[in-house]
Amino acid sequence: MPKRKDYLSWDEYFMGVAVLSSLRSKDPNTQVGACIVNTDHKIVGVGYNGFPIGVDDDEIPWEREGEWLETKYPYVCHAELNAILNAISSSLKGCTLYVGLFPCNECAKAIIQSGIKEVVFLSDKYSEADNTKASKLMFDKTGVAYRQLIPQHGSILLKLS
Ligand SMILES: Nc1ccn([C@H]2C[C@H](O)[C@@H](COP(=O)(O)O)O2)c(=O)n1
Ligand SMILES: [Zn+2]
Repeated sequence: MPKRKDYLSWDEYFMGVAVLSSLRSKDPNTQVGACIVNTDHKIVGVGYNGFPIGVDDDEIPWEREGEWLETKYPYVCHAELNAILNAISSSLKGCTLYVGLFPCNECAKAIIQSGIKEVVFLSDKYSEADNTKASKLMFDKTGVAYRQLIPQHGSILLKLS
């Protein structure tokens, strides 16, 4: 029998894991997932955007606007940072990060400091924001490569039963 031709590429597989992880997010507006992969194509960390452990999801609002302290922004831990903090490996040197949305400047700093060498993203919907511009400047200066994934498969069906 000939082998399957329609199998997922590595890029789609790891981005698929990032997108699946994003489904755990309770953010009503933007759900982001991230997946860190080492040079042996092994997943070493995953994460999604959510409040820190112990911060009650039901007490903090998911608002985008209003008094800063009453929005989600000061509290939410981004997918990339969670993936780094959740990593099973003590070193992320040379790893690739797959993420649904281009990293903000705070996550960019953590990505650089952890030794991740490549960022593969799906959406760059905040490309005009200063924090995205700062991320790109830092990645350019530190040699962290970044590229947008244009998937071959627009959707992946997961049958759970
Ligand atoms: N690269 C990113 C960018 C954003 N996030 C999180 C932070 C928020 O929970 C949400 C963005 O919310 P919005 O301003 O679009 O309502 O996504 C992230 O995890 N990683
Ligand atoms: Zn971030």
